[in-house]
Amino acid sequence: MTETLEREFDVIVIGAGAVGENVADRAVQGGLTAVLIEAELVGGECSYWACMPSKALLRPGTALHGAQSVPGAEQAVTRTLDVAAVLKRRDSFTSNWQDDGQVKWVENTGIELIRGHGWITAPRQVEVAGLDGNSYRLSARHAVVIATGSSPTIPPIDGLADVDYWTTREATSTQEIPARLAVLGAGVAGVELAQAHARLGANVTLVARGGILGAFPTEASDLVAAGLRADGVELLLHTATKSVHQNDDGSITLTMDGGTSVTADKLLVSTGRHPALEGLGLESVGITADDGGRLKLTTDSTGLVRGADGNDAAGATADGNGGADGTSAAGATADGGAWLYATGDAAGRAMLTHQGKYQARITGDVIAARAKGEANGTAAPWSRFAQTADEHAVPSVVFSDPELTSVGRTVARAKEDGYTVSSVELPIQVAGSALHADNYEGWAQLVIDEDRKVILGATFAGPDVAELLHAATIAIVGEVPLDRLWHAVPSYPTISEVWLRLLEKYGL
Ligand SMILES: Cc1cc2nc3c(=O)[nH]c(=O)nc-3n(C[C@H](O)[C@H](O)[C@H](O)COP(=O)(O)OP(=O)(O)OC[C@H]3O[C@@H](n4cnc5c(N)ncnc54)[C@H](O)[C@@H]3O)c2cc1C
Ligand SMILES: NC(=O)c1ccc[n+]([C@@H]2O[C@H](COP(=O)([O-])OP(=O)(O)OC[C@H]3O[C@@H](n4cnc5c(N)ncnc54)[C@H](O)[C@@H]3O)[C@@H](O)[C@H]2O)c1
Repeated sequence: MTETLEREFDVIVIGAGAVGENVADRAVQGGLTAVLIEAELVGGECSYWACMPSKALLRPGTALHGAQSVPGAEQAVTRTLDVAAVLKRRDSFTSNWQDDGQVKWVENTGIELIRGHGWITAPRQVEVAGLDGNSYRLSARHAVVIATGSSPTIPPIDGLADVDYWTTREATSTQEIPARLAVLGAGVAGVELAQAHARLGANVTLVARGGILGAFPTEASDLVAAGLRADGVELLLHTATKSVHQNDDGSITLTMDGGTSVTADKLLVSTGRHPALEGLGLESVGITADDGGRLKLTTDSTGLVRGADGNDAAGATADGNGGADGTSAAGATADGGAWLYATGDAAGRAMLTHQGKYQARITGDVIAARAKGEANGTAAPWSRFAQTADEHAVPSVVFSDPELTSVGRTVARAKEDGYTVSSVELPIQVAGSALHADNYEGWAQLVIDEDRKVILGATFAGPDVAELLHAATIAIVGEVPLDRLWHAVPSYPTISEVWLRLLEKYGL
């Protein structure tokens, strides 16, 4: 028999992806009670259909190519990738799409879990259609957090809706590598999955309406394009897809604007993602769709959703310095009217796991602090309660081979934001890179604020440059002056020596 169960928690988190888990964890560490509502697998997209399986599909090919690029090791490589072993390792990284391990972590952390679809019915009120057949009426003493992630954006291409296409979910969880794969969309997901499948034996065509990886400098994305071509990926750049059609044998044909066509056994549509906010009851608290019919949230630097009913009450901001006297007990409504927060992909600020988890740590902490009356005033940039790095230092890595990494502002973005900008660029040609691989090709750029003489952004492209990125992130977050950075001596012979070359080229 199904029941309607009424429960009260300090914090209700809708969505138990990496981000929701972290908000709940921080709230509990701050002395509050928290419940996670999850409709599918605890751990979310990253664990089962995104970061982990895609990187597990890519890593063996990168390791093999790495060995093939070093004479001596090259001669030891006598076979190609073992596809079954790669897929088996990928399966282990997704725990075979079972979430028992993460559920155990949730329980051990003291967070409650309700499996089911949740939606908001009024300020601080959430209903859940439980997978156990029960329905739950939950109320939050302090906060409701939207951590529902994102959904694929499917373009309105003629015929596409009638075709059995792959999204990134099917491409990352496949048990069979198709003989021919067409990939529509050459952003991060399209590029990574095109290369992974090509190296596992598929004949891949990547169709891009512009260039590839358009958010990055072309000197860097050109290196990735060359890497894809070397793996046999056919790049159809600056090509608009006019229509898509499924043939009787199940294959799919894409027809381009100019009349040319591509036929493949599978089609991966990787044309971006948008916050997953449908069916969440946001309209019941005053948040409505934009002119294009899409719901979108705007959050402040603590994760508080702007414009939700009763969410902008006085006293609902934080200074990050601890506050008043800190004597209010959890359970009192010291947080004023603040109650609705959004973090991670759902908030739409930076759709990356590490950045969502950063937001989650800050939002979880601020909810706990507000509940205790310990956070007052405006959240100062770079304080414990402000997601300041979202504005200045979002790191991202494209795990292609060669890798493409960046953090902070591009030259164009820095100019738009009013900085006096200069930049310095170089191919990566140092002793460390020459030793790393024969014919090493890489490219590096620093974007510099000429007024303060600090770094605003950095890009590195080349084999195994991902681990160079965190040094740049620290330099940006720390606002380290260039003449002090001059004293950060890179070890010889490492690829990091490119930092020295960049500073020399700048004039130090
Ligand atoms: C192919 C691919 C590869 C990627 N690789 C990387 C990478 O290498 N590094 C990186 O940093 N980022 C990567 N990303 C991005 C990363 O996956 C996301 O940024 C991250 O998963 C966002 O986490 P989240 O917790 O916000 O959302 P999600 O992980 O999507 O979790 C949201 C959860 O909420 C649940 N949910 C939604 N609505 C409801 C509801 N109404 N009721 C109950 N539950 C609900 C969902 O079932 C889901 O489990 C990749 C993305 C893709 C598509
Ligand atoms: N390594 C990583 O960190 C990683 C890996 C994969 C995905 N992700 C994240 O997942 C999200 C989704 O990735 P994504 O690659 O789908 O999004 P994206 O926004 O990076 O790229 C989407 C691409 O599709 C193109 N596109 C859009 N409409 C099109 C159309 N009609 N025809 C052809 N091309 C079209 C866009 O021009 C763009 O190049 C992103 O936020 C990304 O940051 C991260």
